[in-house]
Amino acid sequence: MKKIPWLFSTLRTARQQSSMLLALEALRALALLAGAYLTARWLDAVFLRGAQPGDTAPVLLVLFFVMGAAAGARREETRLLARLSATSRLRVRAALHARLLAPDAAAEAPVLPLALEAVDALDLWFSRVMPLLLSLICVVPLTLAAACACDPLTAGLLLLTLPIAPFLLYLIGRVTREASRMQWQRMEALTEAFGELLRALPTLKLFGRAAAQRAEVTRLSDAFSQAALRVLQLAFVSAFALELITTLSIAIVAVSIGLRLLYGQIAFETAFFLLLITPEFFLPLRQAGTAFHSAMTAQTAEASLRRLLAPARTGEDGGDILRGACETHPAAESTAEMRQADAPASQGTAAAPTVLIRTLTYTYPHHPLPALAGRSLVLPAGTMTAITGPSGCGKSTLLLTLAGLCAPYEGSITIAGRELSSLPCAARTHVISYVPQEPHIFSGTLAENIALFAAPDAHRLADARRAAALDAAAGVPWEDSQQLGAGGAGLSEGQKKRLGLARAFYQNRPLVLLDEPTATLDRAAAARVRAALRQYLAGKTVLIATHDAALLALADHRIDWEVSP
Ligand SMILES: Nc1ncnc2c1ncn2[C@@H]1O[C@H](COP(=O)(O)OP(=O)(O)OP(=O)(O)O)[C@@H](O)[C@H]1O
Repeated sequence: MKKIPWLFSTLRTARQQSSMLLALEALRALALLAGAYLTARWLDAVFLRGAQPGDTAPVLLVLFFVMGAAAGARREETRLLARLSATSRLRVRAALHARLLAPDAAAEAPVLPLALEAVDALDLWFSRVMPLLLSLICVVPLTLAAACACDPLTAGLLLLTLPIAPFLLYLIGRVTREASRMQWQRMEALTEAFGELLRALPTLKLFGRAAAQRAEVTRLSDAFSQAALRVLQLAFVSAFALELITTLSIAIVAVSIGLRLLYGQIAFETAFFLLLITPEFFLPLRQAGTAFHSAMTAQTAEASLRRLLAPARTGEDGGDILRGACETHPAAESTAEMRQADAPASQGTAAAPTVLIRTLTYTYPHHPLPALAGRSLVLPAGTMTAITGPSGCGKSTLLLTLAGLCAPYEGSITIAGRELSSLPCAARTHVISYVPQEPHIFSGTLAENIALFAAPDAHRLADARRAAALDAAAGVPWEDSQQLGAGGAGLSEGQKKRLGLARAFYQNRPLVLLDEPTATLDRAAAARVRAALRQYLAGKTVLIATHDAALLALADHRIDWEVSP
């Protein structure tokens, strides 16, 4: 995204609609002027010249059409602006979506609510700021020109009072910008803290620290309320000041016209016409206060979006909001699992790759010691390798790195001769299936959870369920349409684990990474899963992190790791 306001970049790309908007506003301005002229003329004819109602009927009819044209133009403008707003916000949402699915964006899911809020704030450009800009471009100069043609003195007064409002706005803007920035900053802090609290709640409960976190969220919430209140106060004061200034300006013009009318220096028809168009001239200036605050909010929201869309690892533009791209937590894995759904299963028939891992080193952010320190190993094509070792030696980290969820790392990983980091996200998801220790379960049906919301294939689904011991024979009598709760509510640990495996069987990819696939399973289910792994993953390159002796015995290769030095 370039750093010009969203509104202008949208208008630049949608030239046709922009020209249409200008034309409609010019039509509306002309209709307003014509309406004022006809009204003044009609009043003059009826009250001063004593015309019969029948004589003035044509004027009234034209007036009716002219006012209809003005209203129609306004309605069409609103419709066009709403369409432009929707299209541009859709584009931002698509960009955000792509950003959240990017390989280094795994930890950004918690800022999603903020992103949604910020995207909606962009609508202010179109609903508040743009109508004002259009009026400033068309209504103000045309009204001024009409006033100049009728009465140069009134035009002079209008011109004289015109700069007061922008000057006032400039003064207000200096204070408001900071307040608006503060409001968004506090909202970001609150959203992040709230997300963090939700993720950490089980741990906090276990350690009796939930109350302390609640106090912190309350503090942040209060800070946000105060910042929001400050912005509202400023908006109120500036709107009041602008109302006052414009009302005084209208009064000055009206008094000058009234006095001259009294002394017969101006015709009634002209005087009334000028009185009708003067409020139209000042209307955009009166609305400028609200529009100005909307522009500030939209601009600050834009800054937040720019930061969200900036590459996380560069830390560019406030990388503090985007947490380390390498941190892993369930949201990261669920994003990765969703990504896997994008690739068609037919890709699974691709040749199993050889994987070469050389001097792989990875350190978690804010962690003093590397989780992987110079590890090297080979996964020969089409074979099953099982890796074991004491807890904390880095097995899960190795799988996460291979799945592309831990980056950047030192050393190299090549899959079928290509460096992992050079593989585009889409190519990776065609090749790799990854089942974490705790697969993320989405709120949806069993079929949706296995096929990860891709259109499910009934045969493959039945095979995957059977292989993962998720069928009636294994005591799971559910239909594919069985509804599952978010996070796996209502499922046992073993069932969640088997659902994760069913995904890998369903995906049928050539490189399969499994983290403790038989842990938490009872003996019978573990035996079924072991047999299925041999049967369904035959010919694929498989890496399994496990402590299960029977599974280790089943593998073609076994690697024993010690804790990283
Ligand atoms: N998200 C994380 N943030 C910081 N450090 C982490 C994180 N995950 C793991 N670690 C650290 O990295 C090291 C390796 O952890 P890892 O989970 O890879 O070990 P493991 O061999 O899979 O253990 P287990 O057998 O218990 O699953 C450990 O010292 C652990 O404390």
